[in-house]
Amino acid sequence: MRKLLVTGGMGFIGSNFILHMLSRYDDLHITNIDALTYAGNPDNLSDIAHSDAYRFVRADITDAEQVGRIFAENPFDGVVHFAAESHVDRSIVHPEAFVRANVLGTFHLLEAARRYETPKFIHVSTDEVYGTLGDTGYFTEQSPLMPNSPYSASKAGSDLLARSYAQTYGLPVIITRCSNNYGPRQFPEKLIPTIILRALHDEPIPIYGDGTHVRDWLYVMDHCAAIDAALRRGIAGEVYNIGGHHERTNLEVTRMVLQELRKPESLITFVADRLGHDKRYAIDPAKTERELGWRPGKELEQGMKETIMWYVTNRSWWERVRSGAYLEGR
Ligand SMILES: Cc1cn([C@H]2C[C@H](O)[C@@H](COP(=O)(O)OP(=O)(O)O[C@H]3O[C@H](CO)[C@@H](O)[C@H](O)[C@H]3O)O2)c(=O)[nH]c1=O
Repeated sequence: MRKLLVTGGMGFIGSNFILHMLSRYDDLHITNIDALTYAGNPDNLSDIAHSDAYRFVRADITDAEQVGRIFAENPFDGVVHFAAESHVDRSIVHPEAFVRANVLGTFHLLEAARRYETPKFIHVSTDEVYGTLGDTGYFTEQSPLMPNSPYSASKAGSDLLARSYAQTYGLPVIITRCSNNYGPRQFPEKLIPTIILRALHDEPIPIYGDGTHVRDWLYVMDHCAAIDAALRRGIAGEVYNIGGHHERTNLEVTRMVLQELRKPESLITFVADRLGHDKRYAIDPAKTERELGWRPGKELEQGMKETIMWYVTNRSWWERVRSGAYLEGR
């Protein structure tokens, strides 16, 4: 039985990853640690809450003692580290929380993995550490780190710490850097669920600036499959970029969702631009395709239809999020 520690497993990508892994492997046990901050939602994993292959421990990675205790109790065969403050707009208002969770939290995990000689550590990061692109070109794993927001700077800091643990201590760390994820269970502060939920309610959809900013959209289950591949085939000390190969402007994806829901474009409302707003992200997938044998499988139009359908049919999930009911008992 392989034992995996997943951090931040109650969040959007972490919960999809746990569901992916448990549906795929019989010989796996997952311990999920999550601090249950606002974006950690136990509803995401209610279907497996009582599974023998799964255990949830509420723990905060900013607390070194809590992290140390988890590692002392369990020898893990691998760590997949998702836990992070992830929303750029929040980082502009409250940067400190991002430094604490993303830099200090990652440091505590790396230290524990070093002390207990964990044989594999996947540090899940973001293409935002590379900063912004102009109208052409792609990020490769060699692109310089030029983060522009407190969020991406904190992730770049954690990436560099992870790198240093590989170089200095030989900790078998792999860093993955993904583009913009979308799919089921995404917290409604992000662009895609914002569009879907506001459109369903006939509410104005805020588009920052002129809406020409470009993101590379990656279906969350494709991302999970890529991390799975990194666990199995990734080389320690390496970085792998994970992109969806679907570049669209924010206006294009907004129109796509509105069309699918048969809602008018008049819902689009241009608002003040995000400070330091990165213009464009796009990923050169060559290394990841070659070394991990992975490529994104989901077409954007199909993935978007399925995502919209998930929100339409899982009304109680987002009603509990919107009302704050999912936070009860914390
Ligand atoms: C929430 C919101 C966003 N936007 C714009 C800002 C961005 O250009 C684009 C996507 O915004 P967000 O959904 O916040 O995602 P973005 O800032 O690109 O960052 C995401 O993607 C990154 C990967 O690229 C992850 O590392 C981040 O954790 C994740 O939050 O849409 C709007 O125009 N209106 C909105 O209401």
